[in-house]
Amino acid sequence: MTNPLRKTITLPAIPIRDMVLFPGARVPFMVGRRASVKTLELGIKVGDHLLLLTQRNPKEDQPKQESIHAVGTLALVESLIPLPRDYYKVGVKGVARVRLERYLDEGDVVQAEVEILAEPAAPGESALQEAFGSAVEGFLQRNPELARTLSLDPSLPLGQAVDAVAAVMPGDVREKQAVLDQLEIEPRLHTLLKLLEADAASHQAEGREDAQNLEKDHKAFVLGEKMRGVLPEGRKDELAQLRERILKAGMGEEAEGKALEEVDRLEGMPPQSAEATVSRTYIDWLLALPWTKLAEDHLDLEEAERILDEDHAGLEKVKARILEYLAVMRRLRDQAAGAPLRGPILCLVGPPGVGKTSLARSIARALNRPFLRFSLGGVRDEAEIRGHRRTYIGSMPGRIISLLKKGGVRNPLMLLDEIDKMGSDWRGDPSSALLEVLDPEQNQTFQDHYLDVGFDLSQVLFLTTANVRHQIPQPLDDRLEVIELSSYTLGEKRAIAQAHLVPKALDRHGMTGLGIVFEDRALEWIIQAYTKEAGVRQLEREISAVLRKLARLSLQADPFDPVVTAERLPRLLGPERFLESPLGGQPAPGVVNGLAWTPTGGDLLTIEAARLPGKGVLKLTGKLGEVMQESANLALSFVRMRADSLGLAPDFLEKTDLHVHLPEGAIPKDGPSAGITLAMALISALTGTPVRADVAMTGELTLRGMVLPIGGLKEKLLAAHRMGCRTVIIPADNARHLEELPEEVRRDLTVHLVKTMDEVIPLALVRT
Ligand SMILES: Nc1ncnc2c1ncn2[C@@H]1O[C@H](COP(=O)(O)OP(=O)(O)OP(=O)(O)O)[C@@H](O)[C@H]1O
Repeated sequence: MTNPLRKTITLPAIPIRDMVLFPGARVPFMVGRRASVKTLELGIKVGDHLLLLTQRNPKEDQPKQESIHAVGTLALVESLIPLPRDYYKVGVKGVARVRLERYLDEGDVVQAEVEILAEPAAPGESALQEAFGSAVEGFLQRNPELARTLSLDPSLPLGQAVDAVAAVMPGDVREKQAVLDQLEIEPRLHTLLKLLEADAASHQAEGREDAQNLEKDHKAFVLGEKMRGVLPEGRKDELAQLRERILKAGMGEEAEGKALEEVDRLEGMPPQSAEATVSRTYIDWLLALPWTKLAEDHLDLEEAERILDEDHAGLEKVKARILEYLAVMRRLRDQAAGAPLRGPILCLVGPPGVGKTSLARSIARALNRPFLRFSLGGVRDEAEIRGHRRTYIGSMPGRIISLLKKGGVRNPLMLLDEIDKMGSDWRGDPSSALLEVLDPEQNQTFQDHYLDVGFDLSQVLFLTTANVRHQIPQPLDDRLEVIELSSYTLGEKRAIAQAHLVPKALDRHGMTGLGIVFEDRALEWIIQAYTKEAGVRQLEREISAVLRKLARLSLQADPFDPVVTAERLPRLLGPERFLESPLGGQPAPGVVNGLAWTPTGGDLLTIEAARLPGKGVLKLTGKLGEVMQESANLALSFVRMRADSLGLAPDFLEKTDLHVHLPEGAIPKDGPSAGITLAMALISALTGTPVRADVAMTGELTLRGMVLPIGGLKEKLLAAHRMGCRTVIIPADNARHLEELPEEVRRDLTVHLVKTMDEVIPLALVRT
């Protein structure tokens, strides 16, 4: 009878010859067997799972199910490095025991069907714990070199602790497999204890032999040398110097103690051994950190204002907020010099390319602090922030400590970029590690897993950026003071280009002396016809592209024309790319312009609706999210309720299907703010009356036909303006947001504020 609770799973499998992987252990190994390489090349990536199954007979090249141990390990692939001659180096971490059900060697690739075995609860008897504890203690005394690799967390359940010891224990494959074979904790422990006893016995015998063969045994050799105080001269000097440097580094008691202890250890190791390299690298890290060095902070507000203005055009409100923030910092510093920097952390929020990073850079310049940038986009692993414990081969400190080393002072400005793009998974939650980094109560003793000693981050000035405010993890958001930056208008972009982007690009291309000028109209044409963005990144690239062409002409064309006009652009940049605006077209029934908000700024979103012969089905295409699908259904119900006043027959749906499509289907769209646009598209399709193509609208619709306010109005209207739209319909309750618009945009736009759908219909439909 099959047990319904048993979980079987089929996964790619790799038979292994001479090792056993334990759950919780991390092991790198080489893969060279043809079938195994093929299995890997099936598309296995870092983050995927594999099965590692140990062979009974390592000599067999193509093992069968009978020649494979029945208990294997589910492993997570942590690294996958192709090597020359079709070899791979794979780093895995054991996840769970599995029982082999079926081994499926299909010639080329190998898979196995296995049952995943859940780890049983640990028995509560303390006698077992004690026996285990003292056996491990003896084991570590006999094998001190393993003490580093095996750091047993006291909170680790007994079964996992047994696995951890078995993983590092010297021993042959059969012995280790015997431990893996035991799912139940007690027999597992007994199997291990037996092996540890054997280890103790063999050590005793080895000890006797060692005494007879002193010069052969490396460890004994070094020990002997040490006892006689005859370490080679050069090495003695080196270690003495190292100790001296440690004492001078001002590390603080804890770190100094650790570093000196490590030098003692290093002394007992053969200088060329891997262990000595690990030890030396650790000491070097401690020595390289800026424990005491401070950048001389000059917090002169006038100077800061001058630098912010020098580096950035416009952004008046943003700069003012930054200066206020710096003023508060100055006050705090005057009150208590050297005290931890308290107060909220500044967060610059806005679409890409609007100058968030470059503002942070200017602040660093104004404060005379080194600028360090840590991009958090895509960071899912806490270890990227805090590092890996030293037990892990190739481990390193996390990014915070690595950056501090690079900055060389204890008080740099560190920009934590894109904090809204962090993920979290089983490897830990990076946002909680980040909270600790930012919290003045905790960051005086920030613990990096690799360093294993506290480092004081309280003098670091942290700044953060994000594209989307509501995607910032809530506890982080609570600590932030948000400054919003919005998309630039055409005029702002042109001014930024004239004042900053063009001079910077001329300088970068070595073309300052050639008298090159971009006419205003040329810059505007680049912005309108060659870029589509909230910020100025693409614009910066297009300007560089023009300069590359001009660099060549300056050497080849005679006479050389240094003036860039709009008319020359097609020759310099190729055909215009973004000329087709949905606004320019002929009005057609069912086609309506909506306004959308995206993390990269606002956008114009055309909605198309069509009526087809059918049976009253509403079909939606174009990757609409759940809320938007609900809006579409609601819009249809509204139209049905108003059928009479719209001049539709009561049974108009009986023989009609409706299809609503949002073009650019690859981009997911969601939210309730397209309500009135969807309703207008349906009304227009059903009545056959076109909607004005020069009008764009946004607003949430209720079943009774009320229009509710929406979010992101400023970005939406900036986008409408950018695309040449001059008439917009928006919810009356959003009126107060109009004040946030730059004067240049407000002046150009005719804004209709509406409370009900009944007001929208006459404004939108083309009058006949
Ligand atoms: N107001 C401005 N004045 C001068 N230069 C600007 C201005 N805004 C942006 N820039 C320039 O535009 C470029 C892009 O800006 P930056 O990299 O700071 O954008 P960002 O907002 O940090 O984008 P992302 O979110 O993608 O990191 C930089 O070269 C920057 O100097």
